[in-house]
Amino acid sequence: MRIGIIGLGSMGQMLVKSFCKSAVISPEHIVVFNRTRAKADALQARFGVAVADSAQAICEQASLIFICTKPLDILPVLEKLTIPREKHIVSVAAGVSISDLESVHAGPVSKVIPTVTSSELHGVSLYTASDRVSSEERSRLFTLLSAIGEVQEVTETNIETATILSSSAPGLIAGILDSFAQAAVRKTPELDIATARTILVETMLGTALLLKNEQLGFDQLIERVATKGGITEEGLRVLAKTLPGGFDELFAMTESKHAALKELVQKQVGKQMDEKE
Ligand SMILES: NC(=O)C1=CN([C@@H]2O[C@H](COP(=O)(O)OP(=O)(O)OC[C@H]3O[C@@H](n4cnc5c(N)ncnc54)[C@H](O)[C@@H]3O)[C@@H](O)[C@H]2O)C=CC1
Ligand SMILES: O=C(O)[C@@H]1CCC=N1
Repeated sequence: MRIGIIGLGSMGQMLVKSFCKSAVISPEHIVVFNRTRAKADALQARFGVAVADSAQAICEQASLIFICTKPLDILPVLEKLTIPREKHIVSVAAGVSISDLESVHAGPVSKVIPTVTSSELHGVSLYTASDRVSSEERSRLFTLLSAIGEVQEVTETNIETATILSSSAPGLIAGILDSFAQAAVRKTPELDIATARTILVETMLGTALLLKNEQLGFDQLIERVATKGGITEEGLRVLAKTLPGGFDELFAMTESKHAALKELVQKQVGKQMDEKE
């Protein structure tokens, strides 16, 4: 089987690197295309993947095709291609639904929301399939995705909230850590930002491993750390006052952004229907 990747930005490059790193597929079975060719050539030089001259060439050379452009470029790119019916198209875009994809390809389509952390072979790829995907096609896709992290199947109703937890979260967590480190340095300037970063990154890693390997609930870990009447308890009290409202606002705002994006994608679908008539 040959897989194709169209669009080599953050996500397209991550998929190439992660598939190669995990050795789930050999690089010569990966064919890539990007609007700016230099990105494709760089991946070829580093990993030995094949480079196609056009997105159309990808459709001819690969049976499973990841489309990794920005959400508003997904349908316009697919629409211009002649895609053989048997090809399995996988979109990684937020805001583009299974039915949107079905409007531009008559064959199997899937929606996957990957995550940057898969380049470390950890993290969660979210997956939603259309009824057109056979169990064999689904299993081929799962083999690839499970090699670069966990796969979580979710409904389209749940995918937006889950996206925040899986794919936005690495960026959001980095934002939280940055704020945490900066507050530490504001409080104690002698503790420089680089030292604060090192402490936090190692602590995050250890925390994730403890939660995962010992199957601890968040409350159980909190209990282990927060000595009764001790220091951590005070910190947790502050977080309980400030964080819930902040996270509620975060989900409300990201939901609005998803809604605005879906509206723009729907306009593209409508335009394409009008042009067909
Ligand atoms: N960045 C992330 O962590 C995540 C992104 N996504 C989704 O992945 C998609 C891509 O996001 P990023 O990689 O962050 O964006 P990006 O802007 O880094 O990459 C987009 C790439 O597509 C290429 N491109 C644009 N038009 C093209 C065309 N006609 N033919 C071939 N290549 C073309 C661009 O040259 C660029 O390399 C988005 O739809 C986003 O919703 C999903 C989960 C996580
Ligand atoms: O921020 C974004 O729009 C993309 C989708 C999820 C993570 N990154």
